[in-house]
Amino acid sequence: MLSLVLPKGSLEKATMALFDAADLTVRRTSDRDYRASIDDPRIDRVRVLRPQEIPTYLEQGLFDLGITGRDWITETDSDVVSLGQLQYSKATSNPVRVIMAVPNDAPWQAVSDLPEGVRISTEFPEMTRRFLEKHGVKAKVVPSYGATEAKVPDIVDVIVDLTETGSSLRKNGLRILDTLLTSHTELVANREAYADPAKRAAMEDIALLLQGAIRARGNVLLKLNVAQENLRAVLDIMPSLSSPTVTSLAGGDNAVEGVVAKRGVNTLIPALKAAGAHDILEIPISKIVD
Ligand SMILES: Nc1ncnc2c1ncn2[C@@H]1O[C@H](COP(=O)(O)OP(=O)(O)OP(=O)(O)O)[C@@H](O)[C@H]1O
Ligand SMILES: O=P(O)(O)OC[C@H]1O[C@H](OP(=O)(O)OP(=O)(O)O)[C@H](O)[C@@H]1O
Ligand SMILES: [Mg+2]
Repeated sequence: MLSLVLPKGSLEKATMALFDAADLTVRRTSDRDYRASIDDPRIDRVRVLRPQEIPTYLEQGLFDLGITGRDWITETDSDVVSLGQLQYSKATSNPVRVIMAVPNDAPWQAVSDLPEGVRISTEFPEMTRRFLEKHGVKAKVVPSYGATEAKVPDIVDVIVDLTETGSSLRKNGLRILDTLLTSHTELVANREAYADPAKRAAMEDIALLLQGAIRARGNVLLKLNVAQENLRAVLDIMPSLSSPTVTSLAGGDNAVEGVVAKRGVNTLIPALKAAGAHDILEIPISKIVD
């Protein structure tokens, strides 16, 4: 029986959607309901909490398994076990970056150019201190509780903040000086819980379902029939994650099926038809597990 902690905030919506796709639907009465449940025999307790706090709670054994960003694991320097990266952020399937940024017209081109006493606002004071120390810069690190980009140039000179799409930096006239960390969303576990064989097996099942749902994203299953003389032509234009399965049918036709990217299906289906395929089916898929 696992206790699970999920992130509130930026990752919340995407996390709930992922658990839904993984057939681990998180049930709550509203988005203000921080005690949730999942109808699964392996999970007996679910909480939704701030991702900043999740690594520490996992390290302390308050939960067995959780989802948080690598940024907060690094910032809190927590000793937890990672069961792998999950390819999603707030808005995209890309990782986020913790970056140092300055106003477009600032005179500095590198961290080492920053003068002594430079003021830096950040939600990641520990990571920032370690980074500055490595580069021999003596700065005044001011903790931020959000809206960090709004504080330059009057309140501080430099910020260390997250960027995903880059739109916040652009809107605030900032440019990146350096990258401190590339951060993925991760599935992380308490060390002792992970060492327990039964708990570990349950964690690995959950990881498999989540990864399977992520892999299926953007893919569909195509099925079609094609006469023997057109088979080569059809296979030549049929891209597939693994090689397509071809089955001979009684009347001399072949049935072909394969997983393809949804993007491109708009041109692929007419091309398959023109190459001699018929009875083409496009079928949504929920999971891909090797
Ligand atoms: N575009 C994004 N912006 C911020 N955090 C993101 C983004 N995409 C993914 N994340 C991840 O979400 C977590 C941040 O969520 P957190 O709840 O701490 O703050 P928040 O959602 O930004 O809350 P708030 O709106 O109060 O600032 C981090 O682990 C971060 O890496
Ligand atoms: O590159 P982008 O796609 O623009 O995303 C990055 C922005 O998103 C986060 O802000 P958040 O929404 O957490 O607000 P906050 O600054 O109040 O924490 C982060 O702190 C950046 O400001
Ligand atoms: Mg934030």
